[in-house]
Amino acid sequence: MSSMLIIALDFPTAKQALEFIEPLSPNDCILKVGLQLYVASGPEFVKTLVAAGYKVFLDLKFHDIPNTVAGACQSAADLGVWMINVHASGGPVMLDAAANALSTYDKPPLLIAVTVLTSMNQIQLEATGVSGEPEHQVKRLAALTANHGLSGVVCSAQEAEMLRAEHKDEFLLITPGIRPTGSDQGDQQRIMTPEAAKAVGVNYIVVGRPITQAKQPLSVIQSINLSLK
Ligand SMILES: O=c1ccn([C@@H]2O[C@H](COP(=O)(O)O)[C@@H](O)[C@H]2O)c(=O)[nH]1
Repeated sequence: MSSMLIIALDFPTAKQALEFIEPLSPNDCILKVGLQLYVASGPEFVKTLVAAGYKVFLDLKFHDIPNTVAGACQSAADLGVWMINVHASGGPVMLDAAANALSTYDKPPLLIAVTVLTSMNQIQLEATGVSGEPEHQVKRLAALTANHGLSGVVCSAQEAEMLRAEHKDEFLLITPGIRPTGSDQGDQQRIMTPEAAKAVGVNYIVVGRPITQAKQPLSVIQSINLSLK
């Protein structure tokens, strides 16, 4: 069975990312390329990971007018990645444009939508004009995402139980803000351990710094994978 672990390759250069994955194999994890690494190393680097047999989550969180997002989704799909994402707060027309843009592909990537960033708490959310607890906004944006036919959402594992009760089993819950016991919270606000996230029904966990900044990343990966069995 393939791993539920998605490692966030938040490195400044392709060289550092490649050195990091050197001892890994595609059975160990899925790889996430986000803004920092993509801006530094671009589509060719993504293709390298795909060619090496990795499932790649291209985490660029598109949020723009529908026509622009549709084009960006097609360019991302052309890289052969496994998963891409948009911001659900881009709205219904943008979500439709993103989904329709992928409809001509034989093997399109999974398309998911970010609800409320896991770095946000209620105070930060209210500063953007959205009142109430983050979980209420997550619930609204997940419903919007499901109604527009996307494959799932990025949310915190803290919202997984609520979303599992409301959506079909196939609706994917991808959860960053994962912190193994004892690791630094950093800028994440809505966090959970890998074991607890599995227990509340998430499909994939995203882990970056607790692995990439560890003294012995391989042993952290092994222990997370063991805890998810
Ligand atoms: O709501 C979100 C959406 C995306 N992320 C991304 O996940 C990783 C988390 O990294 P850590 O080092 O484990 O905090 C990072 O690439 C974010 O861009 C997220 O954290 N929250």
